[in-house]
Amino acid sequence: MSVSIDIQHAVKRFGDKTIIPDLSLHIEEGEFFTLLGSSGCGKTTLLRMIAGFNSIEGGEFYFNEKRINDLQPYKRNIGMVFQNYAVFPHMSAGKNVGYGLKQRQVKEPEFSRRVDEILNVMQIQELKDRMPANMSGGQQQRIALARAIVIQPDVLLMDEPLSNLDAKLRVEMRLAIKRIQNQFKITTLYVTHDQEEALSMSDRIAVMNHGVIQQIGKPMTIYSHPRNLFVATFIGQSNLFDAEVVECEGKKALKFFDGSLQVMPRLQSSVPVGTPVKVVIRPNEIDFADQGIVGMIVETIYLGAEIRYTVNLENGQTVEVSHDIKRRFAQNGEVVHLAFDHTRANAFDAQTELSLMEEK
Ligand SMILES: Nc1ncnc2c1ncn2[C@@H]1O[C@H](COP(=O)(O)OP(=O)(O)OP(=O)(O)O)[C@@H](O)[C@H]1O
Repeated sequence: MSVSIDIQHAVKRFGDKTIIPDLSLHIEEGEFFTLLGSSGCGKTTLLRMIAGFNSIEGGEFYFNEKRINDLQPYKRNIGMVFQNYAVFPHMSAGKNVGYGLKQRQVKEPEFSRRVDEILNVMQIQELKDRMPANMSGGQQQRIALARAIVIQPDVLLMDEPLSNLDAKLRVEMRLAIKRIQNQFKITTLYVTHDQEEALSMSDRIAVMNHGVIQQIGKPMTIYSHPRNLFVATFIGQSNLFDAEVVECEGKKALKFFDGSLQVMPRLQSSVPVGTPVKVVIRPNEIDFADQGIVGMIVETIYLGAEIRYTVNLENGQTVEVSHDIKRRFAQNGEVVHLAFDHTRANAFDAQTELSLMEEK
């Protein structure tokens, strides 16, 4: 049975170092929830607190209404999958998968039925009698996942499970994990520093920095409506511009270093004229137009479906632009005007770094 996870004001210290100062979050029953952040931001630390492998210096942890702060790890009914597979090398795949069932004293024929079922679901039936040494990384990770799920855990915790796999396998395994999670609807907390993984798999994502959650939201919200500059620049590739809020024919607009203007209909109406802002624009949200910031194309890279341009501006800044291959092909040395898709660009207060855009 799946449970909801509720964390209220969690604190984690190692010695006199505070890793997590005050963290709260709620994960719905059956949800695929991802902690996304760069190395060292405290993702694993939080995961281990939930699993019961780390002490808790403050705050309350609940599975449904049950407080788990002082519950022994083995009583939390958690399935775990780590980066380094952690399958037992001296056991066949089938024995590995059945390990948790044996510990729980599940007897035949139930035992074999459940092992076979999960091997089937994971599409690894043919590996049942094979030893881990004779399996690829991807196969070992499937075994690890099957072993975690077969016990019907209340919560599945995964810590960078795909980091050791090559790029192609990583994408395949994303789909496999997502499919299994969907099928069993196990409440899942997934830890990764890989934003593409997070965006493609999660129901919701929490972006973390220095032990503090910066934003929690659906992948699309996090990507399109970042609530602060950190999230905007951490997720996806972005260009950053300094600008100032001005009024232009009764509408809010941004004025850039060269005096060029860009109307911004989504800018909050309460933002005062003269406010210095940072504007974040993704490479695919910049057009070559008749007006806008002037620059010169210094590099073009052909990537099959898209072309990437590097454009140098008069102030020395470099801008990355990416266009669909179907568009007009611009050449190195060409002088272009950059216009932004104002429905997608995001502006942030230069001081507080908080978003100045209207909510969707
Ligand atoms: N047992 C420990 N004792 C002291 N400091 C620790 C301990 N475990 C983790 N830390 C520190 O806590 C911080 C957060 O580490 P954590 O492993 O949670 O980060 P992370 O976001 O999961 O990054 P990574 O992906 O690199 O594991 C780091 O500064 C780390 O050095």
